[in-house]
Amino acid sequence: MGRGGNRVSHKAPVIVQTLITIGRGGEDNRVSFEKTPKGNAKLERYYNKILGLGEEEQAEFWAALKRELPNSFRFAGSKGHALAVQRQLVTRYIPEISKISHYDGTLVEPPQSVPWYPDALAWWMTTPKNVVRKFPPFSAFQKYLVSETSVGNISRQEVVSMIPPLVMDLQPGMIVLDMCAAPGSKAAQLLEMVHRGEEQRVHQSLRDYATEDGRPTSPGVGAGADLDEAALADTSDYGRATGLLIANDSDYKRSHMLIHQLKRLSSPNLIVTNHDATLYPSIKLPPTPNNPATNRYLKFDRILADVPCSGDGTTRKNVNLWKDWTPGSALGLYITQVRILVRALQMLKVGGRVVYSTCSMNPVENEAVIASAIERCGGLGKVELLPTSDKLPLLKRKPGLKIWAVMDKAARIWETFADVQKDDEENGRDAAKEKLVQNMFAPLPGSPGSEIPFERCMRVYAHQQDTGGFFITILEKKSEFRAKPEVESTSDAPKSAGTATPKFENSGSSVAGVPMLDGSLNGLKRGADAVEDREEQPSSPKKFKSESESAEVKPEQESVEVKSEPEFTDIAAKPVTEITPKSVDDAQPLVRSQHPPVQQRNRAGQQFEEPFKYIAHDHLEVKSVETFYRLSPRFPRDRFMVRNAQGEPAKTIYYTSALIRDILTENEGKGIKFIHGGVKMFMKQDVQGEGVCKWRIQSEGMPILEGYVGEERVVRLHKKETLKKLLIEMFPKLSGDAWKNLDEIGERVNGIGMGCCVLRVEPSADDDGFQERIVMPLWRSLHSLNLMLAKEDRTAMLLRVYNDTTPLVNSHNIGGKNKQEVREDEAFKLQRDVDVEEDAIMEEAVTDTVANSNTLGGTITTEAATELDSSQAQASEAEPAAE
Ligand SMILES: C[S@@+](CC[C@H](N)C(=O)[O-])C[C@H]1O[C@@H](n2cnc3c(N)ncnc32)[C@H](O)[C@@H]1O
Repeated sequence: MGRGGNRVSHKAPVIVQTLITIGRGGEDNRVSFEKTPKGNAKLERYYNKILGLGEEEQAEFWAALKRELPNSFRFAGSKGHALAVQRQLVTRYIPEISKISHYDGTLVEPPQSVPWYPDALAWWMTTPKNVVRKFPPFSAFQKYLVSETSVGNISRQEVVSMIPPLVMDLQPGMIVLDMCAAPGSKAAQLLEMVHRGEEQRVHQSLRDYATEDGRPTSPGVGAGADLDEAALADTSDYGRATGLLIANDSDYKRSHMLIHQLKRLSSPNLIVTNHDATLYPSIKLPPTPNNPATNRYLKFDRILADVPCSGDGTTRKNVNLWKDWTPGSALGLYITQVRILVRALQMLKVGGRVVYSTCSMNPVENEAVIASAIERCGGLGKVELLPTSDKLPLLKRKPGLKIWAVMDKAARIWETFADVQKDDEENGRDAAKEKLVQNMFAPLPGSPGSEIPFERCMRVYAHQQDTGGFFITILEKKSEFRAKPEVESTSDAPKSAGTATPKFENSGSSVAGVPMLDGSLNGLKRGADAVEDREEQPSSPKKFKSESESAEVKPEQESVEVKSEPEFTDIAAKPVTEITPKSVDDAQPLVRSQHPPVQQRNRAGQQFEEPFKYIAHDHLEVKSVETFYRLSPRFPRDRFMVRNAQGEPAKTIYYTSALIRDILTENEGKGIKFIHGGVKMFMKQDVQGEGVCKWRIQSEGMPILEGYVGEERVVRLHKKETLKKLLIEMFPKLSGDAWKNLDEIGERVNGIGMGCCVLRVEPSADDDGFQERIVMPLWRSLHSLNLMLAKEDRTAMLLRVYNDTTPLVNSHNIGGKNKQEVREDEAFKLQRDVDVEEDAIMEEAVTDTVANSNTLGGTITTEAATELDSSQAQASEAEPAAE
């Protein structure tokens, strides 16, 4: 439940992004932006020809693409909670900013809400950065942004990048896949949608059972968010969200950025995987009493395919694109994009939807990909393009293109593929035309593709509402299909310039061929199909086949019978690490190993992932937790998990949803690279006191668990002044009469048994009361109390709730206490642990970030920059020495 409640800690680090970003070589981005020449003759010639903009609009289009982008951000978390943080912007900061005037007397424009974003949760500001730097109200606002970003209440995100999740019609309870998810801004939006309404539902359920279970509930929970029927409908698990988001990225380092981004949402309904999306493995489901089939595979209600692209819609942030853009990038990425989309459509449930998006305006990466994928999946009878005109009515957009020409690597523009073929005949095929295929061009009149209603696609251009450029389409699966191999499709197979053996353009770092090894029936069939295809087409066409294509020739069934059990078992048993097929031919004889899967280290030498082991509901440690915290019978005991091979709770106990438990258990050792799953629920604490539970509740698990903790371990707080004391004084004393200084909670905390408890900050209408609910772990030791928040979270909260920057007080450092005595003090140790955990996470994030920045040769300053850097990296991999 509750990613709601004021989010305070359980913070995975965020790369704190200030409004003033630093560019390569430590240079202020603004300076480097201004200095960088903006223009690319080929790009301008191509888009002037194909986008169909009039002369005046063309001028606006290019002018906008050459301006720096407004800063934008989004309030994150559950809706009620996000609105509470947003209120501070509206009531505290905007009034102050609105008073500032420029030297000429004109007023500074304060941040504005993005008109088409629901509930005014997205904002942008055009204020020049020198103004932001100079004026105190801005610096207070900037502190607020940085501090809220660091605890995950605000996400910096380019506004156009917020569109794809908004058009997915994602409802609670749905099974969702984000195929190319890093760094994770859209995945964060999706995850919030998976949890929509959960806080209200859970508290309703707690209220429903309050009398029966003898547990009082808190007032004011879930207030402020009006929920539709769909959000209220996910009630089967006492209101806890039953949906699932799998966020995937093929780049290992970037997938760790993704984890950090998503961890802030503390979701037990999230899995992160690290696979090449063109070969995304089938995920097996266990048999259930209602569905006893032994070979059921996960199918998705919604899939986001925000694919790697040339990124020419992001020149406003990635100014170097002006010089780096080449027409070869789109040509090189096209085939990967088609494969990702076809794989997405295969993995959908009938009636499910894929949203395909790019931050490029090139039709080769957009309409052409849509047309190719629809054709390979069997046409419009199998896959429909849904209208988008009813989505986000205030968003200005253009329809998709119906006709377009293609620019080759030498910047020649071809109107039709027939022209290319004619030129081939006359002059031979040169390297510049090498990648061109029929399907990159607009469908021929009268062909089935010409029926595709491309006008339903959304093209968002920079000048329309001062954003970057983006392309978005919604596809719905009408029925199961058997996808055509590329070679059979009208022509996705590139013509060779003589020497070119088509390269498998997997830009990711995943192990090619994994789906054949994932233990799934689909994997087995793919192998078999690949053999058949080879036999039918023994010579030249074979070279156009890729691993992904051979992996995509069978429709997937919700439940399919295994016909060849031994073979299946062998494939399942083959460790992924041992097999790195270079071609389809290499990929065939995979059925060899009898060894159980041992995945010590993957091919790229990446870190070993600890296994996910669930512990029994009656395990001694589960029992100890249950007894100490007087857990309600409504809280499940069979979803606790640890990350070690022994399956014994050593340091941390995690918690996941039931579906994730089933998935992680069923697919263990089958080669699927799960790299994150589960919320830290309990951490082991070295405690002396008799009867004190050694498992303290971890901040990130607190919102999930707190409603089910018995009153015996709950402390309720109502006054702002009391919380302020707990925030500033890190170890308030209880001994003697000292507890009396803690006002309303003094008596309660003095009387409560030692160990971890739940501090519930309850909302009230009092002047000194809170408007929203906050829940935090509190530790009662022999002589003192400790709010279990890392120092920086305390500071952030002081700023947020009290607009206060008072330094924290550590009474252990004053009064000449013996150092040894201090070190041994339980509360002190605890605070140290909390801080050390935070530091470790921060360090990991920084390391990942630096590593990533080095790999990509770019700066990690904005979400869009991060997206683009990767796209460029991929574009250049796919298209070496294009020009
Ligand atoms: C445009 S970015 C995605 C941005 C992301 N959706 C977001 O909102 O933060 C494209 C991502 O695709 C990943 N990628 C590239 N090739 C891939 C492949 N074959 N399979 C999966 N991911 C891939 C890149 O590592 C990159 O992170």
